Amino acid sequence: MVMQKPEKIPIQIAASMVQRAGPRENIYFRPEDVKAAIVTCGGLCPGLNDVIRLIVITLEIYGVKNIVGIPFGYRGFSDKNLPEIPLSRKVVQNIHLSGGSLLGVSRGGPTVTEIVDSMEERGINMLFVLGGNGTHAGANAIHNECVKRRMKVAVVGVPKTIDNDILHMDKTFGFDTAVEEAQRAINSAYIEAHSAYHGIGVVKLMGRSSGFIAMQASLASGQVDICLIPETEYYNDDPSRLFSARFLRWEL
Ligand SMILES: Nc1ncnc2c1ncn2[C@@H]1O[C@H](COP(=O)(O)OP(=O)(O)O)[C@@H](O)[C@H]1O
Ligand SMILES: O=P(O)(O)OC[C@H]1O[C@](O)(COP(=O)(O)O)[C@@H](O)[C@@H]1O
Repeated sequence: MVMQKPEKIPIQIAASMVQRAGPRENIYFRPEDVKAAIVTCGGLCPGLNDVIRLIVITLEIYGVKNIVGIPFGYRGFSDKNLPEIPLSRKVVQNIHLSGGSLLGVSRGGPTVTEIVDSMEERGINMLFVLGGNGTHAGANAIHNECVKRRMKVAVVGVPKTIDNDILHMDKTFGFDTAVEEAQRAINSAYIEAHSAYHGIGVVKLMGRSSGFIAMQASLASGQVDICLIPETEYYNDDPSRLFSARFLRWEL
């Protein structure tokens, strides 16, 4: 998806300003002039290698030949011991079969000025940034710095959040895997609780401000009595309701 305006605007209006990503009739860059770079920042998320693979394959379909990976997040722009990784269909062909990120990830790293200096030096004019909030704040700052220097650079942000909590996105990558894996934990806790006398299983899942993983994993497992999500203030409401619901159902 491509957001046209970042301002805080009502959801209905914002929705009409979002365009579905996909092929366009006209492209801005001549593929032979492109040097594309991919960087993965922040923590890991299932699916990073799938995304890297598809970016490389799609760029090649467009005729782009000069594609590189920046190792270990933004850090790879400044650390002389981390050379860029040449990428091609041959290199990425099977990477989606392994976890992690082919390029490695990291937090911290150089300043925006140093990153853009390095991009200029390397001749990068298309940057794909895979990461979360911090990474995108960085991508926005990189874009602003490129504009300031009148560099013709496209900075593309690919949101990486396992929590699936981004407005207007159909689904963020990694979410399905998280739901699937969460069910294993739920099933194990269920077996343990079910086998114990008056047993109760408690499973804490990811998503400190977003309950999509907890909710979908609970529904899919079919074994959860109560699912607490951060969107609902269950404790502030009435604690006794939570426990009475549990006790009523099981008649303990
Ligand atoms: N406000 C910011 N401006 C520029 N770069 C930032 C900013 N916040 C974070 N970054 C950079 O983005 C990278 C990843 O950020 P981090 O917050 O660790 O992970 P995430 O992207 O998952 O939120 C770090 O290398 C950090 O230097
Ligand atoms: O390890 P911590 O600090 O508890 O953070 C875990 C949380 O970070 C996340 O991965 C991302 O959360 P945010 O988007 O709020 O940063 C959540 O899914 C998870 O609950």
